[in-house]
Amino acid sequence: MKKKIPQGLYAITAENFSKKNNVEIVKELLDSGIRIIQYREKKKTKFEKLKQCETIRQLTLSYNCFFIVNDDIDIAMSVHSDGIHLGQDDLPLLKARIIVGQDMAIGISTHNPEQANKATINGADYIGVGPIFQTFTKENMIDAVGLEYLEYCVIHIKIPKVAIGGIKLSNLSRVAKFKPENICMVTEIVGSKNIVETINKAKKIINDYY
Ligand SMILES: Cc1ncc(COP(=O)(O)OP(=O)(O)O)c(N)n1
Ligand SMILES: Cc1ncsc1CCOP(=O)(O)O
Ligand SMILES: [Mg+2]
Repeated sequence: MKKKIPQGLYAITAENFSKKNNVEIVKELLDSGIRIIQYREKKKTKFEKLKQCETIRQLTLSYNCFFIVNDDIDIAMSVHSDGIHLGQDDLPLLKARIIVGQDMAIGISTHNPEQANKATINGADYIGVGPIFQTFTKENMIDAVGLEYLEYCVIHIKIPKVAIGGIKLSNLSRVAKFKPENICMVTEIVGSKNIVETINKAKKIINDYY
């Protein structure tokens, strides 16, 4: 059966922005109470990614944390992740659905209303909404879409929305004000000296709005 996607902070691995490896990062995220984690890794071989995902899948299961794999459907299926995240240039949603079946959640990156509506009609389980602000975390990133696009999605799109891109503790309240189901901060969390402390600060800010 398909698992319900937890609301709240959505974390993504990024070991090239940290002194720790992805598995160590995930352990800290789990200890901080994060309930939804995406494995995103652009520099490793398929085999290296598979090995890290196998370990992370076991960890996330023991913490009842929703685990999503970015890009690699084969790895997602192999480790029985709860979800797969796909971008506009990845395998199209309808093709991915045939492969992963009905029980695995599919998240789709969107940057404009047309993409958000198409993902919804085609049965996405959630959409990424961004980049809200400028970000240097992702190579070849499009320009920031701004809070206007988040506002559009919150009003018109009924499936869960993950606000992402350039979100920091300093601008988090400007995003939380719109109450998307999930908010994702990548480098602000993974690159921080103390992940637990940063997450606690983020939760404090968000709690005022939910
Ligand atoms: C929650 C979420 N939103 C957007 C993205 C970006 O996905 P994509 O466009 O496929 O780019 P890469 O992450 O693969 O570089 C995401 N990963 N997660
Ligand atoms: C993977 C991804 N997709 C859209 S923005 C982004 C990176 C966001 O990283 P940060 O929170 O460090 O700006
Ligand atoms: Mg992708």
